[in-house]
Amino acid sequence: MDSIVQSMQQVFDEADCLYTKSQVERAIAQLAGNITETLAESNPLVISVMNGGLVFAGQLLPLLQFPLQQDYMHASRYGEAVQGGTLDWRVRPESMLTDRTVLIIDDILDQGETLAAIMEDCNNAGAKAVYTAVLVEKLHDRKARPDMHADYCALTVEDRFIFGYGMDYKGYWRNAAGIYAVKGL
Ligand SMILES: O=P(O)(O)OC[C@H]1O[C@H](OP(=O)(O)OP(=O)(O)O)[C@H](O)[C@@H]1O
Ligand code: HPA
Repeated sequence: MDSIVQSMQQVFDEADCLYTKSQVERAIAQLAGNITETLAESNPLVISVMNGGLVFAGQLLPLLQFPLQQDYMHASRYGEAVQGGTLDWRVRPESMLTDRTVLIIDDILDQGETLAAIMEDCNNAGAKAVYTAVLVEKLHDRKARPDMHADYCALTVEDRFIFGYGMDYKGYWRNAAGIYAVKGL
């Protein structure tokens, strides 16, 4: 077997499962209910942040049973590293944001630098209101702002490097059907 395949299989085998697939699915369903309660009448533009937001958005969107439009953006500050750097804007949303209620969907709020920059960008583009929904918030005191939270958050995780449900470890395991913490990280 290729050595990268072998080592990534070992990462998975040794990881700690923080949330199983069914726990994640239940949390997403609950979150969809909360979003529906507040945004169902607002004709929102729902923007998924690639790549991490892909799996979460794919599961959340069909649970939002009200009129909405969907777009995506790609902004990255980790690449395949486990430490964040400068935010690299790769693709901006195509839609006009002027006077729109915007819901940003991402996989994780870690330090919150990514979501803070995206929210500022949406506000500068004329959005009427900007909401954020994340699958997980990581609990620690290194946030971009001390009060930084997502408006909608399905789950919290301890301060470890995690993967699965769209989140990668060195570019791998976005496809893991659960949320896992890398051994030793
Ligand atoms: O709260 P922060 O510390 O800013 O980190 C959160 C961001 O980091 C990850 O993206 P990444 O830069 O790894 O790009 P990716 O989505 O392509 O994996 C994740 O998808 C979030 O967008
Ligand atoms: O813990 C993490 N895992 C994967 N991607 C991330 N982006 C920020 N933090 C993380």
